[in-house]
Amino acid sequence: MGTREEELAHEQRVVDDIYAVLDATRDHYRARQRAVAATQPGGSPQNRSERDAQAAHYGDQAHRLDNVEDRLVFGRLDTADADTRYIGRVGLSGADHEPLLIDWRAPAARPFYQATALKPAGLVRRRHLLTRLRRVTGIEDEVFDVEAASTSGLTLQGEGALMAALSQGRSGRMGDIVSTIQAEQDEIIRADTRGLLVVQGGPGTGKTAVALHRAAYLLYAEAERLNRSGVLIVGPSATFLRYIEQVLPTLGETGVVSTTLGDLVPGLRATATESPTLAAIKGSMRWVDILAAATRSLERVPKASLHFEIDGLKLTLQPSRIATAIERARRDHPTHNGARAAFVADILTALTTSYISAARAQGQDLGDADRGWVREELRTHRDVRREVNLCWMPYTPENFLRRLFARPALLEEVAGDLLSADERAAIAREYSAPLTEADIVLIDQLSETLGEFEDPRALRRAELERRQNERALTQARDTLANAGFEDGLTRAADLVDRASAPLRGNALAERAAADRTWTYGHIVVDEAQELSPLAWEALLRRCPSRSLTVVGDLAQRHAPTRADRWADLLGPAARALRGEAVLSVCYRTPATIMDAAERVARAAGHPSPHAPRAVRDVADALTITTVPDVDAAHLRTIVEDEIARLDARLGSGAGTLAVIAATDVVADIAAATGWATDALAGRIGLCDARASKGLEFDTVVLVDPAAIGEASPGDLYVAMTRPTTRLHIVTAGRLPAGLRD
Ligand SMILES: Nc1ncnc2c1ncn2[C@@H]1O[C@H](COP(=O)(O)OP(=O)(O)OP(=O)(O)O)[C@@H](O)[C@H]1O
Repeated sequence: MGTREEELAHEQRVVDDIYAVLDATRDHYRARQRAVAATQPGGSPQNRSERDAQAAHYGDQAHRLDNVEDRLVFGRLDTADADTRYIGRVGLSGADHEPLLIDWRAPAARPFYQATALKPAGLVRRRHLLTRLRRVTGIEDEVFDVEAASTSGLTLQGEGALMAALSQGRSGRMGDIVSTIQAEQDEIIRADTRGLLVVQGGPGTGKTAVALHRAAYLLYAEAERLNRSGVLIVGPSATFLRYIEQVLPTLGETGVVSTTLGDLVPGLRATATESPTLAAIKGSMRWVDILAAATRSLERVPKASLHFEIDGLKLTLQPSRIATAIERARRDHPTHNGARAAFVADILTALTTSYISAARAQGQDLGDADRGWVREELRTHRDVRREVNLCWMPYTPENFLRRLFARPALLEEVAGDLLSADERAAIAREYSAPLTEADIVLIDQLSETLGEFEDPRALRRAELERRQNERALTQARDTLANAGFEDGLTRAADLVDRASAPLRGNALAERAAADRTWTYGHIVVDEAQELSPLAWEALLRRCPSRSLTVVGDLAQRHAPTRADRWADLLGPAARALRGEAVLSVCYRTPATIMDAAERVARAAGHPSPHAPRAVRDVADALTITTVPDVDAAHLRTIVEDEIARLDARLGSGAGTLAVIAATDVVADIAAATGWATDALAGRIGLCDARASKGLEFDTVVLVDPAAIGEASPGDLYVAMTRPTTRLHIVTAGRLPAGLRD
């Protein structure tokens, strides 16, 4: 081994070579993109759209490589048999196809994350390469020597690189951890995908990071399956999704749909919140039956015969004939709206027959040849339409749910024996009330029995579009087979996917996100402790393969009732549960703050199931300030003081601070101080504990924690564990138990 300078110079040469290959590969894609775009594929719009699809595909590939530019190479492994491998964000090969850089997800990269002194996995050395732009700025070596290995204490991989990453200021956007993934995290990232895996981890143990890296890993390891079906990531809030949106692209992956439960149904959005009690009532599995019954209530057999007078003819429709039509329509079509056309057709057949025999009885000469116009006349007749609607009312799922909640008598009729009077009273509200997350999940469930409702013209348009798409697909396939563009770097399927989808961003993700009935190959759920049984049902519908990674923390649950076991929280998804893993180390929160949060949680009777061990502590991590009044003036002074500390530690303008307060005072504080109520909007953000879920900040100013804890011990635990460096508690004297001394 040479001197440090020599080693650095050597690694710089290797890294330069790898970047040269990255550049060349990217140039190759761009050249292909230009070549395709310059071809003249005949005049038809379809040909043009295929050409554009191919060009866009090459553009995507090049863009994918743009995204991995930063810290492209971060590791090196030296094996006992004198082999050397470099580990990085993507796999790259030299001119003779020899591997230059191994994708972090490849099996050959695994020892980088798993090797320990006791189990070196064939390695003699693991090296972390620290880089800035394209320069190697440092190296950190772990030399494996089984003789000297000790079994005691916490072992961290690449401790120097890890600690350097953890002590950096926060930008309000999560970064990837690909160069410092720890062994217990790696186990989960690469775990088997069959069934549902729950990952329980205290605050800051890397659950979100692990979930995202697992998504990237699966897109690589099960590319064939997942590139066609996609991966869905479910997070707690739109702010959280913004917080994590950069992680997968920096790992070279974009084909992932991320959503909150409030955005699960395309075209609708939850804008209101409600109490955990009400959310729990609305999230019960009882709604599966209630909504099925409610849907059936829209299909009514009249008590007496229906009489029509049309063109001077008296027509009658017996209740039994209507009942038969309802039965037949139900039998052949799974949803109410979907079955309506069949019901109407059947009724029109019955009425047409009745019309023709009434006309004949009057001596008119009508036969089978006349059935067409008679039917059409009946279809458009006002009285017929009215009666048909009364028997089979079409509704959008949203409007029907609104109606159900705005009409106590209707709710009692369909749910009287499944919901108590108190529960029904709690649900009742105005028709136009804004929707909550639980409402969206109910609408999603209702869509299953009620079905999509579209007017016939829209349906005809959709059918036309479908046929056109099908034609485009076939042509794309043929063109591909004949064109010379297909090579080892392009998969036909990708191009076909592109050709059949709206051509912007990642085709598959866009198509999936717009389709309520899309089924995904894998689903990742973050903050999973918050989901209701009905929400699990909605996710299971989207994942027939039952391949799910579910991460969360029982101790961070918003609902004030304690939950001790994941199996109790997963509702219908518990049946798919195949394994539980635990993350035990907190990377975010300093030990002093973590201890205080645990004390408060224990005192409230909500201890965490596996209190994590914090890997770091910092001086002066926790301050409690008592003020006569928690008013804007005091808060401003404290925040200014904390911002000055951040400037001193990280440099002017760097780092982030959140003011976290009880939900009902956030608006007042915002009005008095002018702070943005978006936790990620700028350097200072103001939010309640729930909105801070999953996020982290350098500094947190926590306002009146007792008030937060009284409403929800889980929320207070969340709020206390957000900072990476400092927690400043502000109180007018009242403190939650566990903090008083
Ligand atoms: N192996 C690692 N290397 C570097 N940083 C890490 C590692 N694991 C976690 N971190 C960092 O620790 C912080 C906490 O991670 P993350 O947000 O994923 O934790 P979490 O368990 O989801 O937290 P919470 O439940 O409190 O929201 C993040 O800044 C993350 O980047």
